[in-house]
Amino acid sequence: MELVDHLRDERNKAQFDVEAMKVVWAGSPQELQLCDRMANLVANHPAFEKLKRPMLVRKELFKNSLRKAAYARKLVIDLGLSEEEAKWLRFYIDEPTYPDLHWGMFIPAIEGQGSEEQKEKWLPLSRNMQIIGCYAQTEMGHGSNVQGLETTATFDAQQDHFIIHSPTLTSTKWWPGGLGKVSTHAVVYARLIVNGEFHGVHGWYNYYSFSFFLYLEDHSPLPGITVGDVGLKFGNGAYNTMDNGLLRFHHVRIPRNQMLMRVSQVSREGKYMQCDDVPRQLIYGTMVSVRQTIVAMVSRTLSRAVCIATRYSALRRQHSSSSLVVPCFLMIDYQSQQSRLFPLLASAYAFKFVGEWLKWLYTDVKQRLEANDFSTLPEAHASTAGLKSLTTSATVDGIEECMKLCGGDGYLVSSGLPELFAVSVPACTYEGDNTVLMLQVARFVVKTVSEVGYKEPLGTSSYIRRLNTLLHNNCLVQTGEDWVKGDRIVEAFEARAARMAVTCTQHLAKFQDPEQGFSELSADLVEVAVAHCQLIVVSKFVEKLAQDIPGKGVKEALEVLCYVYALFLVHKHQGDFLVTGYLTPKQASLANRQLRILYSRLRPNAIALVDAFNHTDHYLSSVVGRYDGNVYPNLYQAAFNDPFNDSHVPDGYHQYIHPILNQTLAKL
Ligand SMILES: CCCCCCCCCCCCCCCCCC(=O)SCCNC(=O)CCNC(=O)[C@H](O)C(C)(C)COP(=O)(O)OP(=O)(O)OC[C@H]1O[C@@H](n2cnc3c(N)ncnc32)[C@H](O)[C@@H]1OP(=O)(O)O
Ligand SMILES: Cc1cc2nc3c(=O)[nH]c(=O)nc-3n(C[C@H](O)[C@H](O)[C@H](O)COP(=O)(O)OP(=O)(O)OC[C@H]3O[C@@H](n4cnc5c(N)ncnc54)[C@H](O)[C@@H]3O)c2cc1C
Repeated sequence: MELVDHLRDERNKAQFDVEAMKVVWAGSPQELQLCDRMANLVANHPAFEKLKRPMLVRKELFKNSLRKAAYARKLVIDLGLSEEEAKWLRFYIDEPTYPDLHWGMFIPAIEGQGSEEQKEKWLPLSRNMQIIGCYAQTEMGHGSNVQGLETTATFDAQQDHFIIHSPTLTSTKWWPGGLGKVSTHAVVYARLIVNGEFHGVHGWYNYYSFSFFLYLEDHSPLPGITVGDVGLKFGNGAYNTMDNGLLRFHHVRIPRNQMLMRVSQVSREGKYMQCDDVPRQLIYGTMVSVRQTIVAMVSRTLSRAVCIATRYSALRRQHSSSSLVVPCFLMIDYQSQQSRLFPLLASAYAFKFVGEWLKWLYTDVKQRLEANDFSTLPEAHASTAGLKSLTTSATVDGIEECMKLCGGDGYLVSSGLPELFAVSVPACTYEGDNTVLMLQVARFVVKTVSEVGYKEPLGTSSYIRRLNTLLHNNCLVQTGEDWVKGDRIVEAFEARAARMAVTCTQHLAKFQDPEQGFSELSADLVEVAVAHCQLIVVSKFVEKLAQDIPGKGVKEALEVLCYVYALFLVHKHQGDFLVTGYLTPKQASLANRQLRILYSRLRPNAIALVDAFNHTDHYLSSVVGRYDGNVYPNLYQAAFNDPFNDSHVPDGYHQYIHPILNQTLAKL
């Protein structure tokens, strides 16, 4: 049977080479080929079917996710996949499970905080999955406040042991993924006590269960350990494939050499030693690594929602304003639909490019850390924290908007959007609450401003070197066209960020107690941080455009996206630009007018731009976002695929409907 492409006319409108854009989106021809291979491997393997997921109850759902993870592991071994290929395989399976934490946090924690000897011993076991680990930092009473963790690790010099203990209910480890049912091991964060003295929070390598001996029938925890799952989470399928766990210790003894010893050590004699030149912040290093990974991945999540909403918008017709009867307008042709959808499409590309840059920054920092050069750690911390916060918040809001952009059908699970929202929304909380992370960025920015004159601002804060110019020179835009120039846009974002940072720094200086000032001004400080992070995203997009980008029309299409992203932000935050005095109301309105022109330039490319994400229908798992656009028959069929439609007589019908119809309610 011939396949009909219902979006063919839209595809024919494209003004650029879609195949070349696919390479830009993927990062390189090799990355494109790799992702394509892994996506199709998953899409064509029946083990990775996922449409029934939202219908499963938790226990079935969890078993199903274990089965998928086991198949994935088998494929990795059978096909001899590299770690990079295995990572993409897991990504396209599209189901949060214990390997995410094992590969994403447990192994990086040992790599970053273990001594050479510890790494030699534990990394091969972990990489071969002879042990499975998780990252147990958060406690019931302490998530953002890591310094407040209560679990203790007390050194017993006589037996050369540490005694791990949960002294209170609130010290229960709470939330770690993979902990509840699967992990055999955990990196546990605890307060170190040596000779009665506290030494802050340290990472511990502590096995607490025998479960890695798979032939044992008894999957019981070690004596002194209570472990379980925290319970059902938001969204039926979604994150419930993960066993987020709870864990309590009752004076559990572990050998001294299971403390991760790169940052500090305890000797056999009970002497505590901070390792020379290694800053304490390194114990937070795993979080820097995962925040970077989240930013690298988040654009794909947003691109998925945008792809669904764009395709459906380019198919569905509604009435025009002149005729309420004849449905003639495609939804995508409404200006109001474009003004909600196109900034999200532009954001997906913007986040992709900033993610690439952050990956580069992190790789550089990692190499420096290995060589004991810690000079760029603050910049890496601020950038990973801020961009994780900015991009995940925008993505989660974006998915919700995409749901609404599809009207009622967006709300159907078969649209793929509700589950995507439910699985993504915890990203605003895990790996650092987004507001708390923005406050970290604000600290970094304010500190940089305060140090002007005796310390040179570097990297993402180097604009602060030109503070004088940015504070005193106002915007030069006179026409709408003036707004579509990369350097002009970057300067506008620099001026806004610098002016907001200086104002806040001046207000802070009025407080005698800086911490009290920081607390009272925290809402403003978050806005300072947002301005700084938006500047990073915009400037990395503009830098990308300065590169050689092959392919007919590709660069031009990206330019439109870049300006849409930037001018949408100027419009959304025009209060900041006006209050700081950088823009006049006239310039702000020129930006908005130019934005509308850019939407009309983007319009013919919209479908091609989402095709360039190269998402398979399996990955999208959306009836309304199908590649062929054949929505309505499939939407109809999907309704009948729901087991609820197996019978016309649902359970309870005879019991509760008949009495009403027959007016025999009194018998109930
Ligand atoms: C939308 C869809 C997205 C989908 C994407 C999918 C991607 C898949 C990815 C893989 C799967 C991952 C699954 C998720 C797993 C979640 C795991 C967790 O949540 S694990 C649990 C995650 N938990 C959290 O994230 C907890 C959040 N809380 C925290 O991180 C900290 O407690 C704090 C930073 C807020 C405060 O720290 P505290 O020490 O009390 O206070 P101070 O403020 O006084 O800072 C002191 C100094 O330290 C400095 N510094 C700070 N941090 C760092 C750093 N990382 N480094 C370096 N430096 C750092 C700081 O700058 C300052 O320097 P200076 O000024 O003195 O020079
Ligand atoms: C799905 C999921 C997976 C997770 N996986 C793991 C894991 O694998 N390992 C692990 O260790 N943890 C994990 N966590 C825990 C996660 O890291 C914490 O939930 C997160 O750090 C936030 O801490 P909290 O929940 O205690 O929130 P809280 O810190 O209690 O925050 C609650 C509210 O208070 C505000 N707030 C808190 N502190 C401040 C402040 N200083 N200034 C201003 N406002 C503040 C926040 O903005 C937020 O609005 C996971 C959580 C989730 C939801």
